[in-house]
Amino acid sequence: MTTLLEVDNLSKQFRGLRAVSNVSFSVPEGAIVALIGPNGAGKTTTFNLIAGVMPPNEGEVRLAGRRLTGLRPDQVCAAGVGRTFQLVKPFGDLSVEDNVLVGALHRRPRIADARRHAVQVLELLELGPKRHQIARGLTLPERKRLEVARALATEPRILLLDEVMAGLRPTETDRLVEVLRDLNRDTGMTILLIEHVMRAVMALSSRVVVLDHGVRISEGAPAEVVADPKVIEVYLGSALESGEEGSGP
Ligand SMILES: Nc1ncnc2c1ncn2[C@@H]1O[C@H](COP(=O)(O)OP(=O)(O)OP(=O)(O)O)[C@@H](O)[C@H]1O
Repeated sequence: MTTLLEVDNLSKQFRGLRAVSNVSFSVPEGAIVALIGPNGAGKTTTFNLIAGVMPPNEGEVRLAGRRLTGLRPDQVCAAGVGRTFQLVKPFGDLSVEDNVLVGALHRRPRIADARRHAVQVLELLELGPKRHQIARGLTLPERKRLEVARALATEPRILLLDEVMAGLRPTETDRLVEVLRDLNRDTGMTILLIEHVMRAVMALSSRVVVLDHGVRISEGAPAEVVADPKVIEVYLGSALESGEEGSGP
């Protein structure tokens, strides 16, 4: 498989705190890779470094060999990186369709063309019947899917998903897992996801990267990673004891 995204020796410090410390990993084209680890491990900071929200102190990110580091967020998006945010923040007063249209206009300046594309993306995310509703009236699972739709409408080469399963019930999680799996299988979309819900991580990803205190402590197939004593100690142990999923919110 060809490598699409390369995270190469990335570091970020906030004053004295090393939030991300010499982290490297890659995402093959067409794969679904999960980034997991306890709260404060540096996962969202890694996403922000990839997306150009802030510059790293060291290292660089490449997409299909092209250096993204140093580009602004809109330039990173134009280069083919679509992302969702941990806190879902649609334009509440706009319709579901217009929210997705904002993303679609990024690459399709003609409004009729962008709208057609937005409707297609809404169908993929099973939001077609809701397209004329005002976004703030959606349920949480629908808002999560709207976030994915907005990112997808920018026609990225890779989709970065930040905790899209958080707050969902197990059946809702399973539904979104299916939607994402279909998206990956039917369109070949490459996905990098931050996720605490291990049931989703195990069902979706072909590779898992584990961070703790900004350091990559493990990487491998999902079954290997969940059996890794280091991962059990810092992250999964508490979840196994309490019967919860990971040590996240
Ligand atoms: N802008 C910032 N300024 C200062 N410190 C920050 C900033 N962003 C993150 N941090 C700190 O960096 C560390 C890593 O945070 P980050 O949000 O990347 O972790 P995370 O793995 O995404 O955690 P969670 O699972 O809770 O979302 C934390 O200690 C956090 O407090």
